[in-house]
Amino acid sequence: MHNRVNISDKIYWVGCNDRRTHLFENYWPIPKGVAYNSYVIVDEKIAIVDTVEKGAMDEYLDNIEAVLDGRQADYLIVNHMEPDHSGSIRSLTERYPNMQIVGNKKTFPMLKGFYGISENLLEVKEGDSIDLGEHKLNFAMVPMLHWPETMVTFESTKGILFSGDAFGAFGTLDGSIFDDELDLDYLEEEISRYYSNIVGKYGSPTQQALKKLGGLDIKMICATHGPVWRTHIADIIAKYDKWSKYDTDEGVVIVFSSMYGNTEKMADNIARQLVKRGIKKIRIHDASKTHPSYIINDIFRFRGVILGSCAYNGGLFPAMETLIHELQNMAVKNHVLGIFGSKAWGGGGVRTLSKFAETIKWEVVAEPAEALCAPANKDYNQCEAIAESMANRLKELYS
Ligand SMILES: Cc1cc2nc3c(=O)[nH]c(=O)nc-3n(C[C@H](O)[C@H](O)[C@H](O)COP(=O)(O)O)c2cc1C
Repeated sequence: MHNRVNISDKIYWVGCNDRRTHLFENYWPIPKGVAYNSYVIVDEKIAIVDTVEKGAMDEYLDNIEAVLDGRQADYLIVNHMEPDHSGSIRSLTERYPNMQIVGNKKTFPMLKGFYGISENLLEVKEGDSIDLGEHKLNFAMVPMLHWPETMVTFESTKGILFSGDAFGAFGTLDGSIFDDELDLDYLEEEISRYYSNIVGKYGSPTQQALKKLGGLDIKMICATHGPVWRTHIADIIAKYDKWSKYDTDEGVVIVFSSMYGNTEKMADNIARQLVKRGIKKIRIHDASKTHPSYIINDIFRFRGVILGSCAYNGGLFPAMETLIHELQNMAVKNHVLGIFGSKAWGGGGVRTLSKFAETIKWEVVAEPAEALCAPANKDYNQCEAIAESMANRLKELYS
């Protein structure tokens, strides 16, 4: 018999797990996969909330059929138009031709643009609601969380928030659906990596959305990825609040780009000096080896950042260039920075990192350390000075 997954008496999870895709959005590695969550509310009227990526569509349509049991869907609520959630809309409209598509005024141009759909639309505005019978759906706009058309749907009789991508996570649902059924420690990094990389640029819209949702009595959060939150709701909301305020912990992320090991030696030296000064949480990443999404995730976690690059064709090494480009694009805020590197003639690495510091407006704790070829004693002394200033600054900020 087909698995029907209840999340409440008459509300079902009809999502799919994707363990095949290597790169989410063709960029972010997802070693633990990802789930596309969609939900069906079976009442006098039937509403489907969001859909799934088109690669998962066959399984998805079967899941819906199993729940609908021959009935037709009346509404499709489109909280978010990104194709990993809107990819099955056209197939649903073909299967349920009378179904009305519920969205806001920014939803429908995208619906037409992506899928050529412009009929059977029902526009909702902030505060509008739809009665399904027993259940009542209320709509709130949360623009730029993380697209312009994003909205959330609150089912007010059960206190269920259908939150779109907000509170989502990478990682498949391996038999479990609810947060208290699964190993949250195993998923922890995938939850924060999802926030930092997908939502992270939109700290201020996230803050506004949290304020707006603050008054609701939320008993369950059904996001479009990751677990259904019912036990750790306060926890995940507190995390979103912290992350979207760029509030970080005491610790230092050292990222280096090095071809022949000179810059890397400086990274190790700085780390040792930090430890000697009582900094325990240190993460060293080689920008060539570790995908930026993991590095950015650590940068969202820790206040201190120390970046080092060899000089490369008059500028930065490409892997470091990519990282700082992403940090600038996301406008990550509120860090203290150290800079180091190595050159063999006119340099370029340290110089570009210093420009980056000005653009992103992070506080630089000390003069950069820049070795000419292999680091000499004076360069290690400067590495020590960076570590000393960084440790002092962190102690000041966290004492
Ligand atoms: C392809 C290539 C391009 C380089 N471009 C520059 C440059 O523009 N300016 C400079 O001072 N050194 C340049 N260098 C020299 C390296 O930056 C220098 O050897 C440095 O010590 C390498 O550090 P690493 O051992 O951490 O890789 C270049 C080296 C290579 C291999």
